[in-house]
Amino acid sequence: KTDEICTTADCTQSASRLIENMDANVDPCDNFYQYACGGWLKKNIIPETTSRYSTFDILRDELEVILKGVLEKTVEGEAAALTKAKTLYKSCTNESLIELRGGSPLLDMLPDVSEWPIAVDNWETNYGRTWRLEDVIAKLNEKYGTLLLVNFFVGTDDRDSTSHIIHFDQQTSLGLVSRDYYACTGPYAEACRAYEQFMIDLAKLMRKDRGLAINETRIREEVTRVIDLERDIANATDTPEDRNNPVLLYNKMELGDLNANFTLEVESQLFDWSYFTAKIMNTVNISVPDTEKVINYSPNYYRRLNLILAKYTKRDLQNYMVWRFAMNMVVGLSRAYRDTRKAFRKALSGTTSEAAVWRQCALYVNNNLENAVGRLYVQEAFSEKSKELMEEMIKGIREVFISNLDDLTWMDAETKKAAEEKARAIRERIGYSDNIMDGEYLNNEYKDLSYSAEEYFENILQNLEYVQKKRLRKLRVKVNKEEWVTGAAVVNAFYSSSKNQIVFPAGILQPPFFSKGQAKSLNYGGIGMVIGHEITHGFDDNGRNYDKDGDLKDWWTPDSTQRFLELSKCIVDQYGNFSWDLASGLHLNGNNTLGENIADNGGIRQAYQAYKNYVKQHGEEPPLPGIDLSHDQLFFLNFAQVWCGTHRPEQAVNSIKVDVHSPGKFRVLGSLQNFPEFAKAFNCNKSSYMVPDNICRVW
Ligand SMILES: CC(=O)N[C@@H](CC(=O)O)C(=O)NC[C@H](CC1(C(=O)N[C@@H](Cc2ccc(O)cc2)C(=O)O)CCCC1)C(=O)O
Ligand SMILES: [Zn+2]
Repeated sequence: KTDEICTTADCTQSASRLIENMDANVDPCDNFYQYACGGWLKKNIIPETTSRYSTFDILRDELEVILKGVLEKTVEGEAAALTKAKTLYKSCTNESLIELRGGSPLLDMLPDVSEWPIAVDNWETNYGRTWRLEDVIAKLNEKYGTLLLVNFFVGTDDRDSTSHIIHFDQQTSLGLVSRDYYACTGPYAEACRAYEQFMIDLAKLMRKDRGLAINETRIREEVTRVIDLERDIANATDTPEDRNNPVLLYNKMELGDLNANFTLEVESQLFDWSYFTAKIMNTVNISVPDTEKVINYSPNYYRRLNLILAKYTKRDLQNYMVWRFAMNMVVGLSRAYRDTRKAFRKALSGTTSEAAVWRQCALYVNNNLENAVGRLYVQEAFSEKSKELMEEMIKGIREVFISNLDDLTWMDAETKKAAEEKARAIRERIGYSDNIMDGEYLNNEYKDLSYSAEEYFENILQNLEYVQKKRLRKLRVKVNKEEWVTGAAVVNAFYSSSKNQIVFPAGILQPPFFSKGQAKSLNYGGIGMVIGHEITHGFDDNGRNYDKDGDLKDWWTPDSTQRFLELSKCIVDQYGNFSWDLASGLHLNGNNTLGENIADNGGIRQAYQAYKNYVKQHGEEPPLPGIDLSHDQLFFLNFAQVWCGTHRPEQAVNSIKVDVHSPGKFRVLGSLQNFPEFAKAFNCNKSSYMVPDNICRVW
């Protein structure tokens, strides 16, 4: 047993971080989250500008600082794509010019979407007479990336992951956070009130800027009808629980069948699905015959939608659709327009002030030009050495996943064989795609984009159209399985079921997750668990439906499926029992978070075993300075500290409804309660909270 202390910079820094974040006065067997994060929780107060604050968010804030630096730096002779990113950033941070332009960039383009009735006079005469529902939904979709009422998109065919296909889905984005908010009672009352006030204030401001009379009563009446309409739409949607089985969502039919089977009527005008599809696909010169195969994800929603349309007028529908577009565009306008959204933002997220403009702009440019910004970030902050270390860790953890299959008494040999094949077929992506380092490739990707440093709003519109056209054009093109599902400057990790691919962008390959110089126990407890998490996604309640090629094909025997569902139920119940104090005691939704919880439980187990294998091969690591814990214990401590964080109450209510992840605290408690090696490492006795009577295990 090596007993010399490791005193390198990495060891010293990680040791002091671990000590700072923990609360050694708490018994690790009573509440390991409090033990691991007690120090962090005392020291970190959520900034007024953010709705949740955690290790992840701090890393993301630090990454934004790096992006600010590279986006503000002028570099002679750089690739055109990089200059475009900097121009877009410049237009976004040009606050004085944005202020000067007031609301006119928005007001001037509304005629293109047949105007917002509530903010004009004579709408019926000027637009209502020639108005067609298909025209407006299509225009908002293909040009402005706003998918309403009939959610049309081109995506990968679940049953043929090499092809794209047209999908018709229910409206998945609502003005309020989720269908539950429209009850407008209890924790949702303030959100509804603020939402209504937001729409009223924006309508009044636009009418004032247009020199039109303001009749507050009339405006309130129309706003009420718009919210009633959206409540009806929300209630017409299938719930997340009804949509978590991809096999049941996959309803293939011909485009022509939609007119026959799904009538939609507005003021006795019949919605023509073929005309609607052509309206969108003509803009990318793709003709779509009535015999075209399409996927309908939400037949019941379309049946319910028709009953709703009968209750409302063209004017109501137009008011609703343009509102949903305009409410998101105020962020690109002057202070007066942004202020109409303030109370609404506070009600939903709890933040009392906007993030700094440069932060908002760095985030916006990264989200829109991820490969150009990714190149700037990687050049600045990524070390190549990480790649090979990651490859070794992934290899080890993949092997553990596969060898663990032997222990699973609930899975029969036939299904185990298929599981092993799928696990071996998982492709890994680490750091960044080589393409982004090729100037030619990058310039070509952005060749159709050209920004003006003086027209931020128009730049936003250009991006909205660019992204939509790029997606629509894919219909007749094969899926590029080599394409990355994320940019490089991202503090996160991903699993793609259609590509059967795990991705670890450069942004997450840093402490506390990973560092070539920090102890392996910390790397395995950090990024190691993330690697296991992403691999296990291929085998969670959603991922397990896809085969090794990413096609929706059942590779399970009925018996093994039955056993999987039974074992998953244990996890559904365990996490469903957690009540979250920050969300006024609401319980977690064990069904909606099941996939993430299965992935967490698999990830921690696989990472730990891979670490033990590492130690068997390379020997115990030297202790860290100032912290009297074994490396087995440090493994769990670093894992838990990744999840230190807290939320504003408004954000807690929001995320418990829509986030498929459990809150950090329960990700730590839930997965460690199910893993006996944790209790062993901390010598927890049977009666402690961290050692429940019955434990759940799937993988
Ligand atoms: C295709 C897609 O996008 N998939 C969705 C899931 C879905 O929709 O099915 C998705 O998020 N995937 C990423 C996610 C990554 C990990 C995670 O947990 N990431 C947190 C990070 C966070 C936590 C607190 C916080 O304050 C701020 C950030 C998160 O992204 O919330 C990283 C560690 C392990 C898992 C995963 O693999 O689940
Ligand atoms: Zn996940």
